[in-house]
Amino acid sequence: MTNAVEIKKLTITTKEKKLVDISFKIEESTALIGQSGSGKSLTLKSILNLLPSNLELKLEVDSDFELSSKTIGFIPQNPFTSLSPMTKIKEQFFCQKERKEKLFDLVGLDKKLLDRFPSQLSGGQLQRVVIAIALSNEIKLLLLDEPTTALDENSKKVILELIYKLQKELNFLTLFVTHDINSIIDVCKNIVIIKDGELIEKGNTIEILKEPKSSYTKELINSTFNNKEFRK
Ligand SMILES: Nc1ncnc2c1ncn2[C@@H]1O[C@H](COP(=O)(O)OP(=O)(O)OP(=O)(O)O)[C@@H](O)[C@H]1O
Repeated sequence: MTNAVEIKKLTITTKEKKLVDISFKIEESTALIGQSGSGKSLTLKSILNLLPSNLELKLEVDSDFELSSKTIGFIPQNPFTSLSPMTKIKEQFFCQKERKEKLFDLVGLDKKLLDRFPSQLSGGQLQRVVIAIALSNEIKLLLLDEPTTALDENSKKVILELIYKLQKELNFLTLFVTHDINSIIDVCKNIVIIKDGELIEKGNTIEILKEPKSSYTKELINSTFNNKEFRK
């Protein structure tokens, strides 16, 4: 099993104020949860080294692999806008033909779809394409930014199960960013809850759901958690 990535210190500041000041571990499958404006996207961007230039970053990481575009895969919020509409699918990811076909197989897509344009695929198929592209390299960490927001309930479930299966098969860490605890209880073993760029609570998903320590976590659970059974 790939070891954890420990974010020992992450601070993001503008000239005027501190936007994010947190520390957490990415172990197995971890969810970073917070409401709008809590600092989720900035945290992802800092791991991807894509922060806007007006922001200052201090990042101390302990990891047994280097964080780079070769070791990290990224699944954006909206598969419809993340692919170029005028380019065939096969030209939108950069690895050997055999690997593209193998990845399509892994994500449950017919390899004939490689020759199509994005507009010729369904939303669920496009989300699978985006997952295959994120796995082009043999990654050690997969970052997901609200990966199911653009999908209906049924496709959401299918895609989350696929990511869970791929993680077990290919043995990478995952960091799910979301505002919705409900969407990750089946797939994330650990959660990290942030508010206004600060850490509120972190730990095992089941334990936090059973016994949330902070009132903010209780609110988040009550607003999204509708007595759903969970399996971990
Ligand atoms: N380039 C920037 N310069 C100054 N402030 C910024 C910049 N980018 C983001 N912020 C501020 O930092 C805070 C956190 O933003 P961030 O985009 O990480 O939130 P988020 O949790 O991802 O929200 P959402 O769920 O709405 O995407 C917000 O208050 C935002 O206005």
